[in-house]
Amino acid sequence: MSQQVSPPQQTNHLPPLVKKERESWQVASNLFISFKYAWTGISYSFQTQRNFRIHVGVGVLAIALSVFLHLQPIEIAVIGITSGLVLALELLNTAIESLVDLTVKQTYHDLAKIAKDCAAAAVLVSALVAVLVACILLLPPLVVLIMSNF
Ligand SMILES: Nc1ncnc2c1ncn2[C@@H]1O[C@H](COP(=O)(O)OP(=O)(O)OP(=O)(O)O)[C@@H](O)[C@H]1O
Repeated sequence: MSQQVSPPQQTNHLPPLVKKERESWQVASNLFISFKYAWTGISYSFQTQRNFRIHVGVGVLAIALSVFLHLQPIEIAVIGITSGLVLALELLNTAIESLVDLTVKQTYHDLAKIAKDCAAAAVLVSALVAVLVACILLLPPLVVLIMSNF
């Protein structure tokens, strides 16, 4: 006895309603608009996330100090990369927090907690590595500079 199998639903075409909503968004039509959206994300995080402001401040300070102490270009690059990684993960953390809040609203959910805690942990790990790298590269010349002035 043969069974009738219903054809699979087409998922590659959005229904008209969704398509209409999609059209109402401003889809980036060129590179400049894409940068504008990315800048909006940075600006939003800077205005709303205290930790992001702290990380920007510390990162700028670390790079300025490494230039002031005449570190090797490769050392300045390493400090720049580690600082940039912290900022990038902080932005992703903000994105994940927003998505979780959008999904579960104000309700408590164990998976929401795991998502937010893991995102925050990623920032923490990168920040600890950045501090370690900064200590290794900045402390020796800083100590030499301080000792030479006494
Ligand atoms: N919907 C939820 N369900 C369960 N736990 C949640 C939920 N929302 C937040 N939490 C818990 O509260 C913590 C803080 O969440 P919140 O959204 O306030 O982030 P935040 O304080 O802005 O974090 P960050 O300092 O990283 O920006 C989360 O790490 C998580 O443990």
